[in-house]
Amino acid sequence: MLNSNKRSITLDTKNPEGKKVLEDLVKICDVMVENFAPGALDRMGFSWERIQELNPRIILASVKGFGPGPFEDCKVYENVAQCTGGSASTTGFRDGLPLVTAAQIGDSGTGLHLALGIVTALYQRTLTGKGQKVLCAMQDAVLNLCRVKMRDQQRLDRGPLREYSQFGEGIPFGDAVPRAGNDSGGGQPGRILKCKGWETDPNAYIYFITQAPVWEKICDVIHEPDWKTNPAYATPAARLPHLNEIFTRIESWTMAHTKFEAMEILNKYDIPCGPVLSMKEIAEDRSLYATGTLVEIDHPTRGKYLTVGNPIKLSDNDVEVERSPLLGEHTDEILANVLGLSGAELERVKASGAVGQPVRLAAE
Ligand SMILES: CC(C)(COP(=O)(O)OP(=O)(O)OC[C@H]1O[C@@H](n2cnc3c(N)ncnc32)[C@H](O)[C@@H]1OP(=O)(O)O)[C@@H](O)C(=O)NCCC(=O)NCCSC(=O)C(=O)O
Repeated sequence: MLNSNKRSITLDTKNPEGKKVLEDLVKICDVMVENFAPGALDRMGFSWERIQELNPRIILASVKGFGPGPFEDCKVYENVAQCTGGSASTTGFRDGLPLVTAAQIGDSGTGLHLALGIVTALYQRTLTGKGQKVLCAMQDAVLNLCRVKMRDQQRLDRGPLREYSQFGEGIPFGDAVPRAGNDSGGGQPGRILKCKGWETDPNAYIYFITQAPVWEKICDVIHEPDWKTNPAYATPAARLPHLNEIFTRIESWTMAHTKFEAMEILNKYDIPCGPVLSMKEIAEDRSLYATGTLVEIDHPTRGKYLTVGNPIKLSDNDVEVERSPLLGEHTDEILANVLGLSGAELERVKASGAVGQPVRLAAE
């Protein structure tokens, strides 16, 4: 699922012939992307200085776990980045463990940041003619996605975070941003609430936002018309200490409806809400296939599989999603058509063992 629309070459860059092939690729490519452990590329003989020497127009894009600093030599995986980038300490419930999130904010989140860095560097190159090095550390990418919590860290110096439910519960704040469960903040407090069937369906829930401009409509829907004018509930600030009571009341309404019924009713009044959709429900949503967000792909060895297409829709760039390549599927094609190797030269590279099937220890 991670390699759609790519070609695959296997190459042992520690074999002199393989290193030469990579050097030749560097000379003609626009972008080199790598996420080896810190220092590995240098040890292969591809320092940034050497890469620039080979091709001053190339963009070298690297993912590392950390930027320069005390942890720069560490190897990093997804959940390490979630923990070191501020996500884990702010995810979960106040009285529970820090939690990692299922969203791949460390891996895919960093990849997205890197991709933006690459297109920026490519654009800059059209003006300067020069390539540059793009580095994105996983810790930094996760932190960037958690920047609102960094804002809250600074707000804490001025007093309690009043939109967090722990404020309404009278529980004092410490010196760091706490975990806030499913709270969303400010004038738009939100929670995940049970819907009809929650006893047996782990996804019978809806996210419900008591957005200030639609408060009166919410009061009508849940049959609490007095809350429109009662000073204890009428304004966002007045409601903050009562959020548990308010959401308990709203939940008694949502529990009488399925998440889809609730969504339909609430949408009529522009009350922001979102059913918790399982992966199964998403995979069965035909509208996502119609837009190309979900794509069914045929693969020669795995059969049919679902992949997520491009979530970014471009009006003049309709690229069809293709299956991922087999490992090394395009080695010959790349050597012949991209590098123009043929005859004895091609045979020498093949005979060197630099392009054979690699030993796959990491995945086993
Ligand atoms: C992901 C890693 C922890 C994996 O570490 P390792 O499995 O030990 O791989 P390394 O990158 O260190 O590579 C190991 C050695 O293999 C060598 N190596 C790698 N590829 C080649 C080829 N093609 N030819 C020759 N040698 C090679 C490399 O130079 C190293 O050699 P030596 O010079 O002898 O050392 C690390 O690469 C890393 O920290 N990457 C940056 C952060 C990152 O992208 N993390 C996301 C991972 S995915 C994830 O989080 C997740 O799946 O979950």
